[in-house]
Amino acid sequence: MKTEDLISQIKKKQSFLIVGLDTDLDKIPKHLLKEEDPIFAFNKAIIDATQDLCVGYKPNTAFYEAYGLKGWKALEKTINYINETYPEQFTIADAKRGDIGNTSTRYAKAFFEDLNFDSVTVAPYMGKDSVEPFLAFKDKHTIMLALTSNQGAFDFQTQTIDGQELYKHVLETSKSYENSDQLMYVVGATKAEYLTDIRAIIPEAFLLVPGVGAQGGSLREVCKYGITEDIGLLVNSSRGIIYNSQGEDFAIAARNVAQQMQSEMQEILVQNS
Ligand SMILES: O=c1ccn([C@@H]2O[C@H](COP(=O)(O)O)[C@@H](O)[C@H]2O)c(=O)[nH]1
Repeated sequence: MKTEDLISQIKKKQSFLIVGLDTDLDKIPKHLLKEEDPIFAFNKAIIDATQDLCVGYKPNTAFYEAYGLKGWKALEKTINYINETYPEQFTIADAKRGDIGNTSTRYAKAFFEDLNFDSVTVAPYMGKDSVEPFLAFKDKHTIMLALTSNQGAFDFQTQTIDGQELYKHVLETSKSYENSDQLMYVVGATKAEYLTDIRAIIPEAFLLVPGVGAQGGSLREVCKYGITEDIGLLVNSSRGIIYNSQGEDFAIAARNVAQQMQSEMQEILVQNS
């Protein structure tokens, strides 16, 4: 998907919500366990119930890999369902990959060609030659971890090297990568106060922002410091949306929370227009 198509979706739906599909068999409603593929049955119901309120879906691959072959099959069915039924949705494989170049190319092929995701999350730690193989894929997006939402982000990411925090080195350096216009960055909603500094380095790049909902980050604070003329934000919520009921009404319950988030986003977009 081209960035301009993503921006027009955001404007049309008045939403920059990404629904996280972190599907856990211990957390989904029990009545679904009798389905042939409970993971896909759950995802399909959540997608159908929320697709008009969000601009994308982010399955975290850990939740699928944990179930081996049947988990990977459910991931494949989920991405195929989204691409066939709601092709306007931006899809993110939250896989946090990155390796020597030769291996990164295989990861990129797996997510961009075989599964046909629009984007994949990538760890920056191995540097330029581990990230550029992802950027070689046209109209696909590589989402680099910059400043993550967890407490451990302070272990390395905010440490100062040559007078600058490591996450700032990541942002600055990545701008020189080939096809860097296809880069987006992960910044945790729990680190909203850092967004002014982040926007000084990457004023226009899209940010994937996890950490609202279950992790306690504030949508308003993220927007206050991070929003751009083209919005520039994709705010993800996973558990906060998908696990609101253990009953037959689980998809309606997910829709209700997604609707609240979309309404709040619409208010923010109107205020910023
Ligand atoms: O810094 C990061 C990077 C990725 N994540 C992932 O996003 C979702 C958040 O789930 P919630 O249930 O909304 O907390 C999950 O897949 C994480 O692995 C993140 O939280 N922070």
